[in-house]
Amino acid sequence: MALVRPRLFESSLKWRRAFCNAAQVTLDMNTWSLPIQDIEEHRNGSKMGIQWVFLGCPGVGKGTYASKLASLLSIPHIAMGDLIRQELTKPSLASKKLLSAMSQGQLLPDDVVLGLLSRRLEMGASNGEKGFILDGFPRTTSQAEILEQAIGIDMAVNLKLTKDILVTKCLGRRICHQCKKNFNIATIEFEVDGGSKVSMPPLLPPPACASKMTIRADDTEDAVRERLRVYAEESKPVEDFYRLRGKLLDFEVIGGIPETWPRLLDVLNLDERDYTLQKMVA
Ligand SMILES: Nc1ncnc2c1ncn2[C@@H]1O[C@H](COP(=O)(O)OP(=O)(O)O)[C@@H](O)[C@H]1O
Repeated sequence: MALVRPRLFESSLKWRRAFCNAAQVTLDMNTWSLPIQDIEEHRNGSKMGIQWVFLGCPGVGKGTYASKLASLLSIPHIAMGDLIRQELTKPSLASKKLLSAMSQGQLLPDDVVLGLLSRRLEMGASNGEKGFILDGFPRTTSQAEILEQAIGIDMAVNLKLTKDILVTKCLGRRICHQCKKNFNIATIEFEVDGGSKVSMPPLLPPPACASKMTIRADDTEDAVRERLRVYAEESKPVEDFYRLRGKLLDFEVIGGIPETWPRLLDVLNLDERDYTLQKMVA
């Protein structure tokens, strides 16, 4: 599809240069373990910041867990899909074409997403942000190579969940058009290997949001199935990209937020109380 790319997608010079220079990748095959030291240094304020990415199929919960973690660690949660949707509210011919590609479950061209991401990172840097959790980027190995070369990622958390549940979760997703928070009306029950039952209860909106629920244009069954197909083809290799570099943390989502969140903190060796206390003292 030929797309017109307006100036608004052009990123500012520094990050654009960094991303564009990132053509060559050096393989780091050193064994890698959980970046506990990163977390410690971040907690002590002695490091530039945690630079993590969240991978996983549409509907797996990247946004939910990335935003909870970012808020706990007091670093920004940068969701590529949100950056895109925000940008595309500005009406133009290019926006219309990009929205149409999105609603069919297609990935957008690299220069569009890189432009938006570099602009967001540069804004963060000028505001003194330290680190980030990226969600929805990278989605192709070429994006992963560019990111690795331009910035360097400490860890890729790869969330996993059974395919049928992903479809049900996407179809149940609702978004408050005012506060932009995500909710889910689906009640999901499934069996894991070994036969034990897992349930993911709905995540219902508070009364203030209940009348403001919207459904994303790409959360139709056809678009979700296409996004899952595109994920398998284009994004699955990104898991191997980070696995090869010893940076991949596979994490199976088994259950709702009350069960999954403590398990995630546990594998990351994070204690919520440390951070809550730190915020109270600050
Ligand atoms: N890194 C990316 N590269 C290309 N397109 C992207 C990227 N991130 C998001 N998009 C576009 O935005 C859409 C929505 O992304 P997102 O909100 O992350 O939802 P999901 O993970 O549920 O697919 C994608 O289907 C794709 O069209």
